[in-house]
Amino acid sequence: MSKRHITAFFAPVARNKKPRLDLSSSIPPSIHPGYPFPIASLPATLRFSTRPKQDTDGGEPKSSADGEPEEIGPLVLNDKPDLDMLHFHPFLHKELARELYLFLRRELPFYRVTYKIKREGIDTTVNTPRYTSLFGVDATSIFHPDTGVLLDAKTKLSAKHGYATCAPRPIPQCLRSLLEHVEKRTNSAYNFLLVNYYANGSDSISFHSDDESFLGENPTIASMTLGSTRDFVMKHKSLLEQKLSLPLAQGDLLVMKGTTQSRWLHSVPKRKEAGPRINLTFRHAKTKAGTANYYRYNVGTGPVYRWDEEAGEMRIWTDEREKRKEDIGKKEEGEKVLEGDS
Ligand SMILES: O=C(O)CCC(=O)C(=O)O
Ligand SMILES: [Fe+2]
Repeated sequence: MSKRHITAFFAPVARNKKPRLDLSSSIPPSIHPGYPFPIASLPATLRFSTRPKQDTDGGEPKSSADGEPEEIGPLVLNDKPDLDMLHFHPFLHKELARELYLFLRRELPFYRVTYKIKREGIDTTVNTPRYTSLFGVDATSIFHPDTGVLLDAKTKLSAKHGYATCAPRPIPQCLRSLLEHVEKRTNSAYNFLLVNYYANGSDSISFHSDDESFLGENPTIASMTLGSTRDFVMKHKSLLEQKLSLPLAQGDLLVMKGTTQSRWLHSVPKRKEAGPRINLTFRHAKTKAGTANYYRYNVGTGPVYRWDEEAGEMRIWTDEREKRKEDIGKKEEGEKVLEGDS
């Protein structure tokens, strides 16, 4: 027996090792014609929290009676001109954030959107340098809770008009419970969830502000980090000396509000050493123009990507049912040819 084996034999059994947080659920997956595949659900009992639950190893959950507040409050970032932000550091405890990261990377459909713009009068193709995804619809419509059919928010009648360029799809169960938790803790309502997956440090988002008119004046946007830390770099639009770099870590939530969007730009620049990261942004769009814009730039018309566990990367996803139908079609065609031959 080698030395390693002997020490392993005498080593104490790791009794206190916490079981991994299990996110598997008996709730059926979310389905909708706008989803390329069913999207797995999270357990109904999942409790979103800044602190790990203490009762996983038999103890009582922490409460204010322990002298510590149940939840960790945000840092207020308003010490620069026109800046109005809250930084929940963290918003979700690390173990939950890690499992949620793995779950969403595995279960959500992603896109690598390209689009054409005119740059200095010349047609240019822009390749979005990250994977994106999107769920939701603007405030003029709602989804029927059972069928997922789009209804006019006021009349509750079918609402196809105004969505000619996109196919809005509801927020799946696994993201809805998270959205409701973010709504409660940030005191704002959201009807859109944008997802970014930065596969590595070459993926990025350049300086921009989320100040489109369909979000209304001074919108509140909540932005969650799952996975690796990335620098969130900001600069004031007119006061050029005003800059800020904020490392956003696993489980953090940054809430941008007030004049943050109208007066500041933000970005996630490329970083050589950065690991993979998911970013979720929770937003509220008021008009159909917002829906069209968001689906154009975050879903687009290209292929669907899905995480491939074996390959360890996103791969183009093809609908197996469609493929099977095509194969059956080809087989039948072949049979006809053979019949014709005889
Ligand atoms: O990944 C991030 O933290 C920022 C994403 C962002 O700014 C956006 O999607 O508009
Ligand atoms: Fe943004």
